Amino acid sequence: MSERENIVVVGAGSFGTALATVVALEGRVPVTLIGRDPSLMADLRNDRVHNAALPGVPLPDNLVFSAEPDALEEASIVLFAMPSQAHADAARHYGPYIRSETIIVSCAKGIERSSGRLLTEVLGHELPHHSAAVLSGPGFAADIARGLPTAMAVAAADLSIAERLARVISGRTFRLYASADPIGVQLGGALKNVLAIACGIAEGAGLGESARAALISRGLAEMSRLAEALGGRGETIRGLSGLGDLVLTGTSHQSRNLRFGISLGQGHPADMAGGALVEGAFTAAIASDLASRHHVELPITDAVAAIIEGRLDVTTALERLMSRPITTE
Ligand SMILES: NC(=O)C1=CN([C@@H]2O[C@H](COP(=O)(O)OP(=O)(O)OC[C@H]3O[C@@H](n4cnc5c(N)ncnc54)[C@H](OP(=O)(O)O)[C@@H]3O)[C@@H](O)[C@H]2O)C=CC1
Ligand SMILES: O=C(CO)COP(=O)(O)O
Repeated sequence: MSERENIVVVGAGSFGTALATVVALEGRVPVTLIGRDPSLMADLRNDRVHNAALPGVPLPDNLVFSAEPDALEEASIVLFAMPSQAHADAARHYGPYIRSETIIVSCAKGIERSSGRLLTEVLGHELPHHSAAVLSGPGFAADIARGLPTAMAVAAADLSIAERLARVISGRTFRLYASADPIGVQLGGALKNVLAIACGIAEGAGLGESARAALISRGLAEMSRLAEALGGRGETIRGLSGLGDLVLTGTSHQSRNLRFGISLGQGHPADMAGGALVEGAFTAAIASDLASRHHVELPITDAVAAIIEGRLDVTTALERLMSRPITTE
């Protein structure tokens, strides 16, 4: 590994803090975590725990905290760990501090809802002189930060960039697999959130575990269809950032998307404001829209979007899904 690697993580929420922590624990590469709130960053520096994002997880002594963007000037790799819908603003705000040879990695799982752009497209548009990559796959921030074994994918159009990122960021407990399919990896991460909401709806409505297995399998088919229509690979969707993450978040109550779905399935209206970040609530409608633009059928995703928007109730959604024409698998 080059002596000059230097990682800056932007976004001091759960995932940003976990990524910064797991890399710092390896001790091979200097790591700085940048957050927007100076008083939070001062507390993290002093207390070495982030009670809001990762309660009870000690933060390593060699992890540097800052509210100033200047640290970006030293970075060889920048990890963007903020919500998908904040990527364009963050790129405009932090971009001027980032050297052109620095790789920018989106660690978010979503699609820009105002435009339908994938996050590497957003970064490519805002920061055209940088290589953009994406990190996605099954891993809860708390598990990663606690050093529980986790595997994810990192993708860039240039495989050698993805391989470099995998080598620099991976460690004893956090293992990255390199991919040259950033479209597939991003869509796997974004779409599985919508399907995790579907699994939650089924759970909340008491539809049973067989229904969940059906949603996971047919959801995987939806993810593959849209990924292929947008230029990604079906085999990517059957990997970590697709099947792997759908199994994790479609079955674990640690998932915010699953919990949001449970609440919908219990009959509560969608609460999009405040509270925990539920990326799939923003992705559902734009994924449904992208699918119709590309003449791809996503019946489960369409139903989730309609339930979130209050256009469809769970009983009618289920009737519609079950009465679709009988077809081959
Ligand atoms: N949590 C997890 O287990 C995992 C999350 N992810 C993905 O990571 C992304 C972030 O999720 P997560 O960390 O959980 O969310 P959190 O809500 O915990 O944190 C989001 C962070 O982003 C910051 N932020 C918001 N807008 C901006 C901006 N314009 N510029 C800089 N920072 C900004 C927030 O800062 P402030 O507090 O100042 O608003 C906050 O610190 C999501 O796309 C999620 O799907 C991926 C894998 C695992
Ligand atoms: O993506 C995640 C784990 O891989 C986190 O899932 P939630 O955003 O649903 O909590």
